[in-house]
Amino acid sequence: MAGVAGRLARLWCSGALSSPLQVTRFPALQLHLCGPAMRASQEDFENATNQVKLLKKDPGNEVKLKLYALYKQATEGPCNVPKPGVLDFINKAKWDAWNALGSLPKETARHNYVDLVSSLSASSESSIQVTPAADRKQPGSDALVVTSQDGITTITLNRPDKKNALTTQMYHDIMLALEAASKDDSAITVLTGNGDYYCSGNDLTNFTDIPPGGVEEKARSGAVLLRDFVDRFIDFPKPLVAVVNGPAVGISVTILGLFDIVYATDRATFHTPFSHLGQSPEGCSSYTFPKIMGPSKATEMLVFGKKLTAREACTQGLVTEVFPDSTFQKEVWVRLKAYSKLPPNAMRISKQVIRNTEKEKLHAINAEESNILRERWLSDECMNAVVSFLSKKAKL
Ligand SMILES: CCCC/C=C/CC(=O)SCCNC(=O)CCNC(=O)[C@H](O)C(C)(C)COP(=O)(O)OP(=O)(O)OC[C@H]1O[C@@H](n2cnc3c(N)ncnc32)[C@H](O)[C@@H]1OP(=O)(O)O
Repeated sequence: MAGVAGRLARLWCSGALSSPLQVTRFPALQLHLCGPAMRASQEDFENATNQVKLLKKDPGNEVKLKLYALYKQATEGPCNVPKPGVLDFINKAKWDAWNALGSLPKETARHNYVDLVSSLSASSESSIQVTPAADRKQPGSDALVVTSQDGITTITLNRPDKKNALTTQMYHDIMLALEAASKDDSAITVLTGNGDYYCSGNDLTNFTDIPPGGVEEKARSGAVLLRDFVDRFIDFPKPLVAVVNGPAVGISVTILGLFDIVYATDRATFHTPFSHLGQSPEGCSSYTFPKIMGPSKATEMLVFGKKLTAREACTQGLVTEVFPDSTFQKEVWVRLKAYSKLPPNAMRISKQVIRNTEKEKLHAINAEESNILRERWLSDECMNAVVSFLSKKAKL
């Protein structure tokens, strides 16, 4: 084990692996994206700040500076902070852009910001409509976008360039988002992905961020995180819907057994290559999959890593309904908007009636699966698979 851990460390030091730190897509936008919560009367403006995060193309530095300046002017008024030093290039460029707006009124800046974002959104062909609740707090990074509209809270995985692989930060943010969604006034909660993938599962670079306690500590904290994460899905009180917009891998597939409805595009695939990765099933799939599809079909997926098409997954009961990719978004959202108008308390209580008898069992299974995985993560089989992927030698 120490040998493989050492190889991992050497590979890391050699720079062959990518950084374990969260990579944000448009770093220059960070300042304004993390701005304070807006009032309801500024809804268009708040929508625009969220739409910026879903742009598929980097708009370039000039536009980012314009956005930054308009945001600052709209929220803080004219620039009256000290000018950064000449060597502080980035902050000076931002200051110059903001200062150039002079005494432009806040309302005009807000209007110009919304106009600019809508022109960028139109050209970036974003297919996601965003209207967040006025008082919703956004999670700590751009990799997750939470919106609320028409009685539906939507949690969107937003790392399309990494196929929406889940970083440690994203697990935490999803937990926070679920917690908030369980208490907000929406009737239904949706999990979906931005881009061509739904989710490629656990971000394998999570394994490279080794704490001072070493790989054992890393495995221990990973197991705690996994258990907490899956517990939130087991306990989620409202109808929970997966809108599977593309291929799904690993934990994004296993937790589907804890969703109430799974809608998939016909482009989606469902893949749990745990043996290939030296790992074992999580997300309560060791219980839900045999129950949903029978033990032998579950074994094909969870032990032999058989990848299912959307239609196969539907036949086996993991997916509720498959839609043609060309009409997927339209059909699914029309359907969900209609469902969200049903009486929310009745839906919540009916879900409890269906799910509550199993809760205790699911929590026990989750604890057991997390413990087993903690051991697996320390195995040579797992470490070799991770090293292989990170050194670009292997893909699924
Ligand atoms: C704490 C809780 C732990 C819970 C444990 C859960 C277990 C699991 O989820 S196991 C599943 C883990 N996932 C994988 O093994 C998938 C690995 N990815 C791939 O095999 C391929 O990337 C792909 C088949 C998903 C897509 O292949 P494709 O050729 O279309 O695209 P790529 O060029 O490979 O990907 C683009 C970009 O994204 C990076 N990436 C994709 N998936 C992951 C991932 N899971 N972890 C880290 N990075 C990922 C990929 O490296 C590329 O990055 P670069 O552009 O920088 O090369």
